[in-house]
Amino acid sequence: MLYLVHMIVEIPSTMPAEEAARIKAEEKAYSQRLQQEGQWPHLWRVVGEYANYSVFDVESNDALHEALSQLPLFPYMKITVTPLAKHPSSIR
Ligand SMILES: O=C(O)C[C@H]1C=CC(=O)O1
Repeated sequence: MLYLVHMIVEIPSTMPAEEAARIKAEEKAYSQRLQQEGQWPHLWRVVGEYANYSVFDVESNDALHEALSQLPLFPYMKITVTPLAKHPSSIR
């Protein structure tokens, strides 16, 4: 199943820079693992924002929740999920 996911990152300004850098490095490694596994086929930055639009390809709502809730930045994100269905006019 495909899902469009909008993530907005809001790291508290009170978080020490070293902790923020550590969490971002963990996030990068985790996201690249899911990309390599094919669960996260698209990751796009929103221009001018600390936010992204992503497409996840996972087997169920539960699998998506599992993947998202393990993001190291999850406690500092606002996430919106849109399930995607095949468009009848799509040629792919
Ligand atoms: O930077 C972001 O948009 C948040 C998050 C998503 C992947 C990653 O490495 O960080």
